[in-house]
Amino acid sequence: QLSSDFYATSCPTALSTIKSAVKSAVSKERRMGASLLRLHFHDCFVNGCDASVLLDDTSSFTGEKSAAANVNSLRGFDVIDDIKSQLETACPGTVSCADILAVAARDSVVALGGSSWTVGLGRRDSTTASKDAATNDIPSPQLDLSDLISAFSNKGFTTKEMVVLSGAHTTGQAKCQFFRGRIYNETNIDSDFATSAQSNCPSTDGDSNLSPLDVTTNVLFDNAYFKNLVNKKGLLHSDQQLFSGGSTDSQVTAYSTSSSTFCTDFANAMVKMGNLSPLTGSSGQIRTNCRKVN
Ligand code: HEM
Ligand SMILES: [Ca+2]
Ligand SMILES: [Ca+2]
Repeated sequence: QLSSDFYATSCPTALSTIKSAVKSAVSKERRMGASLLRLHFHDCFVNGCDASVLLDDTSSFTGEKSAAANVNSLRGFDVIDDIKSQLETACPGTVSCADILAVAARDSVVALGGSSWTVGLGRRDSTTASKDAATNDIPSPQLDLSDLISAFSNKGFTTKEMVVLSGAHTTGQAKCQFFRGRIYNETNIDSDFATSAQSNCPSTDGDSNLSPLDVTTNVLFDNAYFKNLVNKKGLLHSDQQLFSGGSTDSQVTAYSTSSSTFCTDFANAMVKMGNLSPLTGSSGQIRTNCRKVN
């Protein structure tokens, strides 16, 4: 239903505008590529890819930004606002915030050296958002393998797709509060890696201190995340669950030795993520400001 040439006549500069804004944001700060990719994930997993994640709280609803997984954690809203205002000037009322998120996620992966894919377009924007929906649908880093599998299968993804999508943690940062339990209490962890992670994440302090999700190539979109897992150097509990004696070990090993398989499978899974229940036709709206309903 989505189509890659949706804006070909209504806004021919849409894709190039997004690409150059993402490129410049990522060259200013590499982490922004990670942050923009994560925004699209957190959008699509909660009521589909409808830019619900971008809405600020209002008097009629508490939005997703207030959910525990998102608060003080999601970033990149200013980059999206900047792209939106450029596109409102070029083609008013035409390009949805949900499509901007989908294209910015792809362009971020490319800017960090990862694979590319064709983004279907034509999503429209929601007129509401729900904190509770985000709380229910965004997986927690404390989950065990079976619960990670369920969280993704609830959204129509196979176990294999869950594993490849987790490869997004080849880039970006996480706060101490999300991995403290792992680096102090778990045994399936490389001891040098644990010691060095502890130095920046005290046992009773420093909740928001950051560590790279990929200890080897944090600003490159590559398969090093899977090599780390094989070496017991996953940062989050949920990361190491993918290689901890369970059914997904063999797939992690396969990605750790084949970056091309990882890249292809990741691209296909991202296309599938981008297709999660979009609003199309006359449903929803094209927001003028991504943070507010028109
Ligand atoms: C498998 C279940 C997943 C869990 C439990 C999970 C959990 C987390 C957590 C706890 C953080 C750190 C947040 C912070 O400290 O503020 C994080 C960061 C991140 N996640 Fe995930 N995530 C998952 C899947 C994904 C997927 C599917 C993607 C994208 C396709 C993704 C992309 C990212 C990125 C890029 C970052 C770094 C963001 C930044 O540096 O701003 N994650 N994730
Ligand atoms: Ca959404
Ligand atoms: Ca990497």
